Amino acid sequence: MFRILTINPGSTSTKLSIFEDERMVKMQNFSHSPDELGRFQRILDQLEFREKIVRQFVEETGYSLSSFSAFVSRGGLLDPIPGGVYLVDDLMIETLKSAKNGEHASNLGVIIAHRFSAETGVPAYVVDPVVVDEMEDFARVSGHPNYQRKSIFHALNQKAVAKEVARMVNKRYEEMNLVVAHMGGGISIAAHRKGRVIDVNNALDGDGPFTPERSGTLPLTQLVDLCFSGKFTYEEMKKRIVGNGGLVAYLGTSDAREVVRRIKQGDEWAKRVYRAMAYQIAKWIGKMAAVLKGEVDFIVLTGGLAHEKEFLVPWITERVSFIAPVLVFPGSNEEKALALSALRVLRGEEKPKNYSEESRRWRERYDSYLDGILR
Ligand SMILES: Nc1ncnc2c1ncn2[C@@H]1O[C@H](COP(=O)(O)OP(=O)(O)O)[C@@H](O)[C@H]1O
Ligand SMILES: CCCC(=O)OP(=O)(O)O
Repeated sequence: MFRILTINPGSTSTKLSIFEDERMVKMQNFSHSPDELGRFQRILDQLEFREKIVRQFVEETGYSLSSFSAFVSRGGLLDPIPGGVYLVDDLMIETLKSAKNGEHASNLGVIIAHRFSAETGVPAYVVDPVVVDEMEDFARVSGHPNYQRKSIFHALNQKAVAKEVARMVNKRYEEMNLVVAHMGGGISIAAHRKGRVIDVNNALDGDGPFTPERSGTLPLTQLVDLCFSGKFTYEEMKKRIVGNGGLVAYLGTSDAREVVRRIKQGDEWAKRVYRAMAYQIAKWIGKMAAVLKGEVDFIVLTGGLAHEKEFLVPWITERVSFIAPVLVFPGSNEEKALALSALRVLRGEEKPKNYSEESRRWRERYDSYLDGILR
């Protein structure tokens, strides 16, 4: 029997689970309020806080870390790579600690898994990190040669849910066209064409709908004016885009359950803001349907916000159901996807990919794209 610990830190939560072979024996979702995380200047500063949660979770089960067969984490802001299972290595940790590609809570999961691995000799893996990039070169073009669109999204859950839909209708993922909207602390809306995510908003930038804690696409000239107003530091401006944007900026909370409570108490402002978020999500689904030339088998709503079926899901559905049938998969399949991926490796059914090799290969292809753009 293989025992696997999955570590999945999100912007507003830390999700942990233990699997014994295919069986989930324990799962817990720790929610973090903006106040709880607000005391940390940088995401990397949350490392000890998040690690303590993981250690306590394991201790409560009575298992020792060395009794595990693998530690597996949703991956962070590594260099872009294709999807798959990767062995955590020193280069990954260097990349994440330097934060050269930016900061996100998922960076911490990899570092924690690596620490546990160093402590016990048990291998650590990363599956479908947020930098999975299968975008068509066409979709990278931003509107100015100095800026390239990037693929940063909830690759793990997007792929896991898309494959689940394919199984449901007895087809292969590689045969289907889907628009998947993962709606959590961040939101990514992707066009899956025949098993590849050919376009997606960058969930960690001013790109996409606003979210519980992110601003999404903002009016650029106003943003530039504010940057040069002298009123805000560089860090404060960045925090307005990711962390303190969206519902947090408008309503002071990233918790949709709290927003729903306020709406039910008659708070018209909360209702208007929440409805605007649904409206923007629907618009992005429409964009991705256009990417797929309208040939969409299903629209899939997933992530923590997909639990909210009283307001959000109906408000989105009423605007997009003319495109394709809408399926709702609340929460995420991430824990299962992490554990089953590690299990395939442990059983020798799949070979883990090498990060240095895959990222170098990706870079070579990207450089030839850049040559074309910047010539
Ligand atoms: N049962 C629920 N009903 C309504 N909203 C929920 C529910 N569970 C989670 N959410 C909302 O989903 C969002 C977090 O989604 P989640 O996918 O867990 O985020 P992340 O992994 O990005 O931290 C929060 O706004 C939270 O309030
Ligand atoms: C970095 C893209 C993934 C993401 O935004 O995750 P959360 O919604 O969990 O913060």
